[in-house]
Amino acid sequence: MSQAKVTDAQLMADRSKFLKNGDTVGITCVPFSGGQPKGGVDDGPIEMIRFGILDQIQGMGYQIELSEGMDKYRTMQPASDPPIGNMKNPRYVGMAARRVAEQVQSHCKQGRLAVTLGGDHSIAMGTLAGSSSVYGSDMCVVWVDAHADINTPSSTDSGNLHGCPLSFVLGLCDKDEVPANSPFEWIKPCIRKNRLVYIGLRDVDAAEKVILRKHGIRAFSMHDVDKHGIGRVVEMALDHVNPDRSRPIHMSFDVDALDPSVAPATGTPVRGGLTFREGHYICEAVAETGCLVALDLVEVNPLLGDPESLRQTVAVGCSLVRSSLGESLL
Ligand SMILES: NC(=[NH2+])NCCC[C@H](N)C(=O)O
Ligand SMILES: [Mn+2]
Ligand SMILES: [Mn+2]
Repeated sequence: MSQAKVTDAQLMADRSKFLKNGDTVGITCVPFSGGQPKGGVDDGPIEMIRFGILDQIQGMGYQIELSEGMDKYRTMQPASDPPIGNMKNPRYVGMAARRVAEQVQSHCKQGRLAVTLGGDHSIAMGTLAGSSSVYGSDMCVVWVDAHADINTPSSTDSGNLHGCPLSFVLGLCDKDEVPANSPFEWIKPCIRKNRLVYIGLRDVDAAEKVILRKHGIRAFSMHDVDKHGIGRVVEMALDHVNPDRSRPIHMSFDVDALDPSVAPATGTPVRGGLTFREGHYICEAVAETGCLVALDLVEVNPLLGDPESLRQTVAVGCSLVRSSLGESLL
C-alpha cells in the first residue's frame, strides 16, 4: 500500500492565492535590538535556529531560502548615533530596517512566503515596506501584540523605536518629524489605515489611543477576546481588512501578545495576554485563508529570565511560525 506523500508545504502551496513558490519559505534573520534598551533580543533568531526552526520548516516539506549576511545587522551600528528629538538609535534603526526591507522584498518578488525572525519590533518598518513594495496597498496587516506600536517620533515617551514602526509605514508622521535627511526618509506611506487590524492589545499609550481613534484604526483588545472568544475576534478582524479573503496578508506577531506565563522571555511583558491556544488559533486561522504572504515573529529575548523561561518562549515562537505555515491544518 503506497500513498502519495502530501506535505504541509504542498497543502499550503495549493491553498495559497498569491504565492507562486508557496512551497518555499524565504527566511530573514534579524539579530537586532536597537529599537529598545534591553540586550538579548538580538539573539532571538539564533536561539530559534538552535531550537530547530529551520529543520522543522523543512520537515513540513518546505524549501528554505535564507537571506544572507545576518551578522551584518550587528556590525552596521554607526559609531555615533545621538537621539533625534526623542528617538533613540535612529540611524541604526533606520539602516537596519532598510536592509530588512530589501531582503523581504527579494523573497516576496520570488513568490516565497517571507518569514522574518527578530529582533525587536522596530524591524517591522522594514518587513512591511518590503512586502508592500511587491503586493501594493491592497495588502492587509494583522498586528498581534500587547502594544499598538504606533507612536510617532513626537508622541513616543520612551523614545524606543520598537513602539513606533506603524506610524512610519502608515504615513502618520509630520514632515518635520521625518525631514529630508532623516534616517527614515526612505519609508514611503505604504499601508492603508483601513487595512490594518490589531489583536491582543492591552497596554496602549494615551497618545496612541488618540491616534487610533483619530484614524479609525480597528483594534481587538484582550477585552474583546474575553467577550467574543478568539474564533469570533479573528473572524471580525479578517472581515474588517479582508472581507472576501481576496487580499494578501502580512501578519506581524509580537510574542508579548501571549500571556507572560506562556512567553515570559520578552522585553515588555504585560499580564492578561493570549493563551497558548489563542495565539496558535490566530496563526491557524490566518494560514487557513490562503492569503498569508509574510510573517514576522519578534521580541523573543533569550537573555530575560531563567533557562526554562527561555526554552518555553523560544519553543512557542517556533510553534507559532509552524502553525502559520499550516502545521495544524488537516
Ligand atoms: N514592540 C514592543 N514591545 N513595543 C512596546 C512599546 C511600549 C510603549 N508603547 C513605547 O512606545 O515605548
Ligand atoms: Mn509588544
Ligand atoms: Mn510590538
